Amino acid sequence: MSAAFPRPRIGSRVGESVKDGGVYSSFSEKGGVLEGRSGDAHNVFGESSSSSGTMVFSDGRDDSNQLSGSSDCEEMEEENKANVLNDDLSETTTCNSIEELEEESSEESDQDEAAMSPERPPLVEDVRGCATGAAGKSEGRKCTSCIGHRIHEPKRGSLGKSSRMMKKMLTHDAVKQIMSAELSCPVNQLPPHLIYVNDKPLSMEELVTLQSCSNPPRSLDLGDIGTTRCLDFGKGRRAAMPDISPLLQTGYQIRRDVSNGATNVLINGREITNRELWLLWAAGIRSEGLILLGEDSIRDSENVAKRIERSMMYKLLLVGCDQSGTSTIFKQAKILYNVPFSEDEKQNIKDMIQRNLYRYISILLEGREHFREEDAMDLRRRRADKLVLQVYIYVVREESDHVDEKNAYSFSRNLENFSSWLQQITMTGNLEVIFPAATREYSPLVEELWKDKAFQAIFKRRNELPMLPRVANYFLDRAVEISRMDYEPSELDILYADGVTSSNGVASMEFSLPKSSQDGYMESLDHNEPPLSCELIRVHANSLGENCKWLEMFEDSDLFLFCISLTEYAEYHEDINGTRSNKLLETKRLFERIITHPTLADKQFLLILNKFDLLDEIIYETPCRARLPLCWCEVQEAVLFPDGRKLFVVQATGLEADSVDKALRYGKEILKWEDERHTVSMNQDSSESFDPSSSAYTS
Ligand SMILES: Nc1nc2c(ncn2[C@@H]2O[C@H](COP(=O)(O)OP(=O)(O)OP(=O)(O)O)[C@@H](O)[C@H]2O)c(=O)[nH]1
Ligand SMILES: [Mg+2]
Repeated sequence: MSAAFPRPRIGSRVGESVKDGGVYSSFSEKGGVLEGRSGDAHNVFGESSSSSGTMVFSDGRDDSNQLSGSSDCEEMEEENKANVLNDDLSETTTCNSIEELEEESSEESDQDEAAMSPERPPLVEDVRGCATGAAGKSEGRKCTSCIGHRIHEPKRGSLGKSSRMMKKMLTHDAVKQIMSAELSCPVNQLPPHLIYVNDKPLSMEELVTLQSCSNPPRSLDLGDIGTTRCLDFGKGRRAAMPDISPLLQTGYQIRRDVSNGATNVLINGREITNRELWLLWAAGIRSEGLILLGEDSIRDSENVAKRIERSMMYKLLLVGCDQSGTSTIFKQAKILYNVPFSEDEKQNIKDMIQRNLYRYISILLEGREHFREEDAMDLRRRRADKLVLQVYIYVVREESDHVDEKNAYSFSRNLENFSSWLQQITMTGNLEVIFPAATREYSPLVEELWKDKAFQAIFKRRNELPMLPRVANYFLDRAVEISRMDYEPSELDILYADGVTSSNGVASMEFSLPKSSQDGYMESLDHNEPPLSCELIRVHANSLGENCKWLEMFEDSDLFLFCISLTEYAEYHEDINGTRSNKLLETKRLFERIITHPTLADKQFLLILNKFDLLDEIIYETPCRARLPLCWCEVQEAVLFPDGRKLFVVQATGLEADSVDKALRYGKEILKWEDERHTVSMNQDSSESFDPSSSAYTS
């Protein structure tokens, strides 16, 4: 018979072995793929003398010897073909003539059948009985010509399933008996030559071995096997069936591409899938385990370990506008997850802190000019008032007071020179050039300045200087210590320092996100889950170029963290034409450009609302409070994806470790959720998968 259906196979790991145990420990050394095939031979299995169990063939007759009934079979094949056409009329499908009779028991239908198959032999029994083979053993529903012949394979799934007609006409016990016989009689069993393990048809002995092993395949029913080369693992990934006992001597050598894996990691010659790689990783099988692979396996353990780590690493891209706090979050993550700062980084940060200290001092000195001017104006005003009042005695007293005030911001000649020099250097933008040499030379002067009464008077009014960053207080308080040559920045100093590196806007670090007691729902599901390996890349918005054209370079990122400073709500930016625009709205525009970037169409975004600690203060200070809800609405609008993607939002305070930890863990949940959606072996029903937007992180 010509094969009426494509060759189906079960993908199965008939025995792979990884000595290290873990998830692969039960695989046999031979490895294989178990498959069923509808062959094109017309052979039949006769009655067996000692069959036992549903899948055991005991007579072991050679296929080639079973061709005696070939002419009958040709007839049967013709019938089968006809019946395939009438398939939808059939409920039972093992023997077509019977089933048609059951379906259409009227004379009319018999005539039709006769027309379709005029030479069909008469039935031995009507539907109330069952066909009985030569040895007297029931074969279930069969016509005389089919007794002793194999069933029509595409209909194997109907074996043992009684029809409505049968149920109507026979007693329950009789139906049960016939169906049981139909299922168990040897002639109806799947012949071993139609079952393939690693491309090799099985012999009877091999099939018996397979069926009687400690963990036999759940089903060898061709109808269930499907038409794919191996079981579908979803989303285009395929993997072998994992539950066959090890060490079975069946089939040929396993083929490399049998699971459609693309990991470059082989186990017994089979390239494993990403999912399996993850399982290996999760089970703690790293390089050592993988060296134990078969002959073709990768031997370079270091490379394997690195490759696994790389392939399992999540890439997080952290983007934000000026002063949004991206570098603070980046450094906080480094400190949190014990990623050491290199000596170079430390030196850079030290230089930066010292340079910033001089910049802060310079801002204070500039403020001094302002304060002095204010004083002068005040003096002139008071003088004018005094002239009007013509009260001499007051004039004398006020003037003496003024002399005191005038001196309040006056420096010694030495400090005056230093002050002028520093302001000039800062104005010309040469501050970077003079470091680190400046530390050595000017450290004593900074100390002298700090101890000066006039400078302390300026320092007291520092809050009146909008140019002075908030963080300046932290460093100015320790100006003397910081300006010294032997100063070593503490972790907190590093965190508060402005900027990751001195110049470029890109920084990267690898870290693993460990489990913590604060972890949410997902962790509680899987206690054996390994830490998540991540690469965090911080990019300043300016580094993305015009229209974010460089964003494409980061398209392989798994999660985009977009950082917004909540203080931007009250901050304005002035362009070269003098046009003022709200910083939050500008950030929103950038955000929209990024989320609608074509290369990021299927990416997940986490919006980090940073500087949450300052929100209350800003709302209190900013006069046009009504704008806040408006801005929030605008942000909300921006976060709606037209394609139905979700935007995840988390609030954070970059300067607080717990807060950054929480934000990144929320990112982890999003990654896991996203991963889960792609994972086939797990529950595919998205309604059951955990949505991180409902987790405690967002509350
Ligand atoms: N109060 C407060 N200050 C923060 C927070 N996050 C960052 N800052 C401060 O805000 C300033 C800007 O933070 P950065 O991390 O340098 O911002 P950025 O994204 O690197 O921006 P650029 O420096 O312009 O590249 C720094 O002085 C930080 O110390 C926060 O959550 N709360
Ligand atoms: Mg910065």
